Amino acid sequence: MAKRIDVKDLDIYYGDFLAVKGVNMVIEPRAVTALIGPSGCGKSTFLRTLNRMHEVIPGARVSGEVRVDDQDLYAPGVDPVGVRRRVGMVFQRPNPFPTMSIYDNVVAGVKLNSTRMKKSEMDDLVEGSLKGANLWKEVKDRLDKPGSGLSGGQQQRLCIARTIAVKPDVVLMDEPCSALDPISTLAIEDLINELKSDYTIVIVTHNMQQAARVSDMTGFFNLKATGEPGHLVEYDDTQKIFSNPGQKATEDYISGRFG
Ligand SMILES: Nc1ncnc2c1ncn2[C@@H]1O[C@H](COP(=O)(O)OP(=O)(O)OP(=O)(O)O)[C@@H](O)[C@H]1O
Repeated sequence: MAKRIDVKDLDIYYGDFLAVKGVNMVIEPRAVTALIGPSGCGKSTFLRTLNRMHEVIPGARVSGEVRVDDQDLYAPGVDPVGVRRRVGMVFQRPNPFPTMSIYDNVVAGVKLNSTRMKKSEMDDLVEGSLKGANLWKEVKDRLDKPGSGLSGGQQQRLCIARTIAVKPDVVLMDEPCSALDPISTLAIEDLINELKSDYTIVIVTHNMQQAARVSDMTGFFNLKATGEPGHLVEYDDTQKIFSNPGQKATEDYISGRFG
C-alpha cells in the first residue's frame, strides 16, 4: 500500500517554458504532505508529475526522476496508465460521472482497469470503498441513484471512494476542499486524517490553516518573479514550517505578508 516518493532534480516544462525547476523531495508514506505557495508557483503542475498526468498536455514534459519505492515513473517502458492506477488523484471540483449511479461511480476505475470481478466481490468493494470514504451510511440505501444527486461534499467523498477502490499506493489531492462549505471541508479533513494510515497523501492547498491541520510535512513553493520558474523553497515538518521556518520567504508567506 503506502509508498515513499523520491523526487530528484525534477524540472517541469510546458513546451519551452520551464514552469518548475530543480525539485528534490522525499515524500513519506503513511503521512500527509501539503504543498503551499502563491498562485502560479507550480504546486498543481508538480502534483501532476507525481502520476504522469502532466504529460497529457501537449508539449508538457519533465526531466529528472520521480521514484515510487525505487521505481522511476519516467523510466523508459513504464506504462503511464499503470502509474495512474497506483497513484490516484482527487480534483478541485468533485467530478463524479453525473448520470452513473453511486455504485457504478465507485467501480468506474476498477472497470476501466478491466479487472474481472464477481458481483459479490464488486458489492464488497463498493461497501469497503464507501466506508473508507466515510460515505457508506449516507448512501447505502440509494446506491442505484445518480452520483449527481449528492451534495458537493458527498460528491467529493464519492470521488475519494472511486479513487481508493482501485487500491492505489498514493492519493494526490489538488485543492480538494476549495469548492466545499466549511462542514464538508471538515469531513474531508477528517477523512484525510484516517486515510493516511493506509496511503501516502499529497495535498495542494491554498488554505494554510488546512495545511497546518491536516499535514505532517509541508513544502513551500515560490517563484522569484512572473515568468520565472517556481521552486521548492523549504520542506520540513509542518509544525516547524508554521512555527519556526528556516527561510524568510516562508515566514513572509505564512504570516500573510505576500501571496
Ligand atoms: N496547461 C498549461 N500550459 C502552459 N502553462 C501552464 C499550464 N498550466 C499551468 N501553466 C503555467 O505553469 C505555472 C505553474 O502553474 P500551476 O497551475 O502549477 O501553479 P499553482 O501554484 O498550482 O497555481 P494556483 O495556486 O493558482 O493553482 C504558471 O506559470 C502557469 O501559467
